[in-house]
Amino acid sequence: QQGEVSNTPEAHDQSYLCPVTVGGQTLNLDFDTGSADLWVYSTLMPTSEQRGHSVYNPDSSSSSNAQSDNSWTIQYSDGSGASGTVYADKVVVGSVTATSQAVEAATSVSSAFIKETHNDGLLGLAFSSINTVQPTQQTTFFDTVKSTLAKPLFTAHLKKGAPGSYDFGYIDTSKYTGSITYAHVDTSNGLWEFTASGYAVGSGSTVATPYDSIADTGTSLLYLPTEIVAAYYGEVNGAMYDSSQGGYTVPCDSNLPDFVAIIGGSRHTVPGSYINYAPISETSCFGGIQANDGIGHSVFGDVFLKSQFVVFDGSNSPRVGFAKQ
Ligand SMILES: CCOC(=O)c1ccc(CN)cc1
Repeated sequence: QQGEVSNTPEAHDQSYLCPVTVGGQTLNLDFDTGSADLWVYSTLMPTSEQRGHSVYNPDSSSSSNAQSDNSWTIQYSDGSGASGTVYADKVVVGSVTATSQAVEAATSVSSAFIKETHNDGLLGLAFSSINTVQPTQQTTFFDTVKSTLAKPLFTAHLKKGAPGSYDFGYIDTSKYTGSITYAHVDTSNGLWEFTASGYAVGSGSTVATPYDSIADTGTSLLYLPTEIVAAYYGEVNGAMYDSSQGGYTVPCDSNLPDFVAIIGGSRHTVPGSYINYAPISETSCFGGIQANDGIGHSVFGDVFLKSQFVVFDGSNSPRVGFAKQ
């Protein structure tokens, strides 16, 4: 099988949500290549926490089977988290069906999620080795269906301020220009982890320097080594590190330079306008590039990914591919 599902950006392209049917019930989920749990808001949560969300009711699904011995708890790098119990149920993404997918029904969700009222949960697309279900670890939707796909891959086509798509099982050549360049993926941390080989700021010269990175659709910004971030904002008049905001800010009327990442031996350019992320005040805007301090690797999140067509190749030699949209 193969199929396409639309994604729709939240405000500031902070996240991209896709309609998914779980046990015949449609929820809007954040497809996250940085984690490996499919979890959903559910009727098992306090009613007050369900308010404003679509929720999964396992009791009203004719195909749910409780995995009563299993439970899950997840913490994300931004401090948010959730926990709950597990069912097996039918999950449909576009036209791709997992007949018995582990659906992690939340009993508790952190406050940061609750206020994202369009976000009804996450669909993890990292490697199943980091799925949090215990005592019996479960597979991601992609791993569950992979063997039934025409090709063992999915693609991400995220756009700036407009709906895009995720495709499972095929590469739609109408969604990119030029060629796709690939980088080898190291799966030892369960992530789509690769090494970028350099960068350039605007029309500046290319700097050859390797930096360990992940492709993460579930992270909003582009997190890079501190020296690269300093080199970037050093080219922006009025840019500053504002500890009260927890990162670099720029004047909202800045004409920001492009950022070029060298991956797979090719140049991949983020337009400068994408790096003016969101207003903080009348004149100050939060930068879309921030330092990766404390994360342990660089994170190519949506600020970068929405400039690219991205192939997540889950073959026996996993790799990530990037092409210009
Ligand atoms: C603001 C509430 O948090 C999220 O929406 C969220 C948190 C973590 C992840 C996983 N990268 C995705 C969305």
